[in-house]
This record gives sequence, C-alpha cells and structure tokens, in this order.
Amino acid sequence: MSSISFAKGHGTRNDFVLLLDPSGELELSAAHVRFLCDRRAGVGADGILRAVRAEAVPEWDGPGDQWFMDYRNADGSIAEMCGNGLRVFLRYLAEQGLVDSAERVPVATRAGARTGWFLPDGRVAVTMGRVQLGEQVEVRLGEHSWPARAVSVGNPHAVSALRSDESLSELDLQSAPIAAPAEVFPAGANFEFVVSSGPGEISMRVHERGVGETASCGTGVVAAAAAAGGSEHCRVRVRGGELEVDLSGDEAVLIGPAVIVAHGVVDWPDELG
Ligand SMILES: N[C@@H](CCC[C@H](N)C(=O)O)C(=O)O
Repeated sequence: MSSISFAKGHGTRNDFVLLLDPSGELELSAAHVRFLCDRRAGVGADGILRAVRAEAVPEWDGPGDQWFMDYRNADGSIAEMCGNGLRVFLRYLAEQGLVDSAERVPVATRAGARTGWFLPDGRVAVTMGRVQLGEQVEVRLGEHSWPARAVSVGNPHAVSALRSDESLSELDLQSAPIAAPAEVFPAGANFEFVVSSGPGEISMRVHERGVGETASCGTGVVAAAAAAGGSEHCRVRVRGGELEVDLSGDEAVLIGPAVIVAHGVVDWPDELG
C-alpha cells in the first residue's frame, strides 16, 4: 500500500485536502479525489487543492515560475476556480515556506492568473478576475422556482434572490433536486440563494456543483455580491462565517480567513494504491 502526505485546511468552513506535487507527478484520478474527500472512509473535504509548479502544467500557457492551483470537487470533477480554496492554497504555500508572505503572490488557475496577499489582520485577499453578469434564468429547487442571474467568476453560478416572505433556513439544499437550464449551463452550475439585509450586506446559502450544499463558496460569494449590485463593497454572511468582496476595480477581490488545521499521511486503499 502506498501513502501520501497531506494538509487539511478551510476558509469559512469550506474545507480542502492539500497535496504538494511540485513536478506534477501525482496521478490523481477522480477515484483518488473521492476517497480523500469521503467524510467517513477518507480524510473528508469539499475539494482537493493540488499545488503544482506552473511550468509542469501543460494546459497553463502563462509564466512558469509560480504555483498552479489544481482544484477538484469532492465528486472527482475538475473546476476552473475556487475562491476559498485560493486563500487556503496561499496560506499553505506560505506555511510551507514556498512563497514569500510579505509579497503579492501570483497563482495560476484554470480560470487564469490570480494574485493573493496576506493582510495584517490575518485574513487573505485574492483577486477573482473579471466577473461576468449573464442572462436571467429560472432555477428550480424541488417544487419551487426562482428567477436567477447567470454569473461567471471563471466558473458558472446561478444567483437567486429570495422573496420577502421566504427565508434561507427553509431551503432544502440537502435533498431536493436542483436545476438550471442546461443550454445556459452546459457544464453544470453552482447555485446561490441570497437575502439582502441592507446596502452592501447579504446572507447566502450555496449548493456547489460537484459537492452539494457547502458552508461557503468564495466564487459564489463574489457572484452573489455582483448580482446584488448597488454597492462596490459587500459583506457576505455564509453558514461558515463572513467574507468581504470589493468590486471597485477591474477585478473583484475576495477577503476572508484561511486556516490550515492538520497535517498527516494517508494510506491509499489497495484498489487505488
Ligand atoms: N468552493 C469553491 C468553488 C469550488 C468549485 C465549484 N464547486 C465548481 O464546480 O465550480 C469556492 O470557494 O469558490
């Protein structure tokens, strides 16, 4: 049986297993990802963050002298971007002495180049690219439906504002089937449900593509803030805590906590080893 070292971290309780693979030698199949993310038989996480040197990533055509964040959802699927993951990825790289935490750190992702930096208050800020507001669609959750805004933050989101007589706590995001039009979201979608509590203040629950309901989603938080409009600075409450979004520049900026909680070694089961 072979084994692998890992770290475990989270950003507002959106949790990740981190793997260090500088030269991109690790053959990480969907089955390996599902095993690591399994909360009963594995380590347990919403997703995997694999740190690879960018020059070892054939699909990356930018500068090679930086880290590439290879993000995978818990079901083994690959996603373009992960906002909470990016902050946790930076925290891990800094903790391992692999980047200089006094500098702005470039990170390559499937959604393009991103940058992160460490704030004096302990939080991490990351650029999130240009947010693209798309068309109006309809989202269905069980027997209910809402108008929603399609939003791209490098990955696809459908953001719905609840009606004034509805509350976030009533939503069945654990078991009810959820859907948005496949012609708008051919690769699936992340779903955000939002309640505004004042200018620049929203609360949100999220159902992530490839995972299910999570306590937080950084790209989803940025999508929700952009769809809400009306304020360049937005404070977003999620089940796992609070995040800030700055929409004043060309690129959105996401600010929030990022914590490494454990390090260990996991043995691959025989069928995966
Ligand atoms: N939790 C992430 C988003 C992860 C990817 C998403 N599930 C997708 O498939 O697009 C975040 O913090 O942004």
